[in-house]
Amino acid sequence: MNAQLKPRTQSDETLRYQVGFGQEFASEALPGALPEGRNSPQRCPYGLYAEQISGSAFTAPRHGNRRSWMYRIRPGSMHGPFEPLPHEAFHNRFGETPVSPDQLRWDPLPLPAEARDFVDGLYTMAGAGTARAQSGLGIHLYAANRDMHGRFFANADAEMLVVPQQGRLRIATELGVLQVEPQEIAVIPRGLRFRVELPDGQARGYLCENFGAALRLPELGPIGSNGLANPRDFRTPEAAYEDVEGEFHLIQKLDGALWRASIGHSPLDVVAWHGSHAPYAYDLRRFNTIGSISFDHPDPSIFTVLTSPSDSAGWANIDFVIFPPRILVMQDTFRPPWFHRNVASEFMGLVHGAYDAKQGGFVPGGASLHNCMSGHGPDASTFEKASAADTGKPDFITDTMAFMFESRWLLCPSAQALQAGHRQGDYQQCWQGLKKHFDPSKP
Ligand SMILES: O=C(O)Cc1cc(O)ccc1O
Ligand SMILES: [Fe+2]
Repeated sequence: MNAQLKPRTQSDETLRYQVGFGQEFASEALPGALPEGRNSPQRCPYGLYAEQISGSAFTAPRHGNRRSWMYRIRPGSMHGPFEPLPHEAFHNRFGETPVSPDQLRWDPLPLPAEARDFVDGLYTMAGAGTARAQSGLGIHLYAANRDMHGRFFANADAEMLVVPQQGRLRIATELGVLQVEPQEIAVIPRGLRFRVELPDGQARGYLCENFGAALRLPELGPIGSNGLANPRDFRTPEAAYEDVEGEFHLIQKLDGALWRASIGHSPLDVVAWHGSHAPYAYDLRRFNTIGSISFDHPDPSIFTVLTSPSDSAGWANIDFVIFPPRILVMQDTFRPPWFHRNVASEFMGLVHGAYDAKQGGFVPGGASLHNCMSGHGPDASTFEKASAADTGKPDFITDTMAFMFESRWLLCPSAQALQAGHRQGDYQQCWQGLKKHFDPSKP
């Protein structure tokens, strides 16, 4: 075979990416595999099958329209019948009981003692809405210690935002291979088939299932044409396929449950593709953080990386917000997050370092949940320290990466998260030491 015709396979170690966000990508792993001038020729090059995957309504406005054309060895319909695949810890049962207003916090999910791949290792923490209503989100943790062997997964319920906290993930998808490490994220579009491998042998992190409109970059308004997450920093894989036969399983999530079918070949057999319904990775360290250079602490919406809008303007189904390293220069200002009660609900995680509103207790791999109108903010020691700090000098907040899945919807914690051994029963204590400073004689 001539060198130029060397096919790019899934096992190719060199990861190749296209750059940009939400645009029309095009890639072929064999020269000439992408049909020209039409999507569905009578016969496709190399004897491939053409198949379209759509992630938005056909008639969705152009800016939110997502679909891709795949040119593949076998069509996606070739597999056996599905049967239920039980999973004790991963589900979408949200809203079965009233949600308590308590502030909640957890230590990291322990790494598993027994063999668990990415799908086995999923653990539901909280969520809202349903995939049936195409609205809401599921919030999960994962802790895994083996590759998915002969198993492929697709989530028909949701787009998946993966936030690794420990260990890299190699995500081999129908549209090519993505690799992400802690402080990076991966987004896998609804319905796309993939397999997760763990180059470091074990991995832990967070997963947000988005049942609603696909994540997009927030509007920049008066910020202008640059800033926050810049489109050119997003990476989408080049086509890479595998031509492998065997006795495999295709796992599909639909209607909040897992289903399993046998499949006689790898479904990662797409030789060429073009379109906008595609996976992507982003390095959170590339975020161009913008904040106050005068006084006061802006709302955290200034740190939005990606947003899934709901049907009401500005009321997001999900905002994915980060708290990256930054320099605080606001003068005569209480610099950490203020005390607050929000209509939105906030699930936070920590990838790395320490979070500036909490001096202790919120550790990498841990999580907190502050639901609609639950009071929270800096812990007692952070408050005392920041109230006495010299705001004439900048504060260099380094070596940190916290994040928030924020939603307009009330986030219902799962029963297992409420009862978990890694839940911190004493979380509310962090505010009990706040002193009364009020003195009516001292304005
Ligand atoms: O609760 C938090 O720590 C997240 C948060 C940060 C901030 O700077 C302002 C509001 C907010 O909810
Ligand atoms: Fe908050």
